[in-house]
Amino acid sequence: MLTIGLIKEGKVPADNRVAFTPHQCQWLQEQYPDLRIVVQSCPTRCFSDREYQAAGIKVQDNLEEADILLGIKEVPKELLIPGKTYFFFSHTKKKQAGNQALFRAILREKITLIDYECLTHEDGQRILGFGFFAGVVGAHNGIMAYGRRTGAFALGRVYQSKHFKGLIHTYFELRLPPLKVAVTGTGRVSSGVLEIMNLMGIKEVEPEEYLRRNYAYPVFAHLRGQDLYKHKLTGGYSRESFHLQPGEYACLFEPYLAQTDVLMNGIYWSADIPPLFMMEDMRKADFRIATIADITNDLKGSIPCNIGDSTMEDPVYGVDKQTGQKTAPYLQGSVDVMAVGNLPNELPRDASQYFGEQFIKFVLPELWKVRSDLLKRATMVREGQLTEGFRYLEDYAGLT
Ligand SMILES: NC(=O)c1ccc[n+]([C@@H]2O[C@H](COP(=O)([O-])OP(=O)(O)OC[C@H]3O[C@@H](n4cnc5c(N)ncnc54)[C@H](O)[C@@H]3O)[C@@H](O)[C@H]2O)c1
Repeated sequence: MLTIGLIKEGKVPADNRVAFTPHQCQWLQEQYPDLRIVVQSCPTRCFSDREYQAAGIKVQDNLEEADILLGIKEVPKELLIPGKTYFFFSHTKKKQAGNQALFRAILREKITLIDYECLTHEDGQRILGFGFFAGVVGAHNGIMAYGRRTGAFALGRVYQSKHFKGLIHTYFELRLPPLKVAVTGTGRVSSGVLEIMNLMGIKEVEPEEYLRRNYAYPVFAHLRGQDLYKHKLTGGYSRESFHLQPGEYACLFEPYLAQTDVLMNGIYWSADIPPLFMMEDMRKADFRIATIADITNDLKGSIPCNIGDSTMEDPVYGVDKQTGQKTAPYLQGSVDVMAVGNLPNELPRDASQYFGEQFIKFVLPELWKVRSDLLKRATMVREGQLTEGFRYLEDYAGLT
């Protein structure tokens, strides 16, 4: 018998997502007679304890009996149960400073850590993620912020709709002015953004035409790798080479600065990838961007005026175009930035269901295998020891 425990999220502010919905738990227990699921009681989860109980799932405070613990966000180090196997997003594989103490505690407490972010298909594509719903919520918030700045239309908050379907209904009477939106990225986030563009009736146009024309209706251009970067020497673009050596590429976003009202940013970014623009560009008279939904959300990353996280409660801040200082949103002379790091929390029930479906399809069957390459690739720490693929974290882990 394998017992899986769904932990109560301990990070502050509390995350309301969960790895399996009550219905999924019920289904799993019916399908897998040798699987038991227990849920740690939690008052802030998007599914209540009562919903799990109504589905026949045991809710309790203590999860010592579980073999495997599933969370979502980083587990505070004081809540780790020594010797257990955990799955969660640890945000440690890039040596993120804020989670170093947690990573060291994981080693100290002889824990096995399988990081969701490292669960990949053989070709390196990630299996699990909340990107689609981050794209949905981020795109909504970006357009909402543009409406608030211009007064041209009003959109409510996503979390006021309990479900994605309910959100879609709020768009039926939406009349958008002729705005131009640039969408970057080709992953899950951008799929979510594109879904909202279509649902809001924003028409896709070719990047080249977007730069050349004005339109009497709202449009967006979807900028993929080859539209955004070119090799400094060859002038070409190869996805493989860009992923390996992004420093050899120059960014091509500059002409969009004068042609874009709203920027929806959903690219993957690391420090050696050139940013989409520079802080000084905001001082130029033809800098047209009024609103940036930085869904990628790296501090001073691909969007240099991302100068900190905003929150779900207060998702937009302004950045003064001359000084680069944070201001209140919607002021003249500033750019509005939406930089929320937990966007899917506005649609947590849909986001959790999607996450659970992917886990059940691709990861769960691996738990019974004597040898699973998929789990092996994603195991960062085994019983307190760094695994082969993560030896590069020795200094971060305090082993050197
Ligand atoms: N704000 C939020 O709430 C939130 C939520 C989810 C994701 N995100 C962030 O959004 C970004 C995009 O997420 P996603 O879910 O679309 O990711 P994804 O894995 O679905 O897609 C990422 C894209 O980047 C490309 N890519 C992968 N590795 C790369 C590399 N080394 N160099 C350059 N490109 C690479 C991939 O080919 C893919 O097209 C990530 O930075 C993620 O952390 C933010």
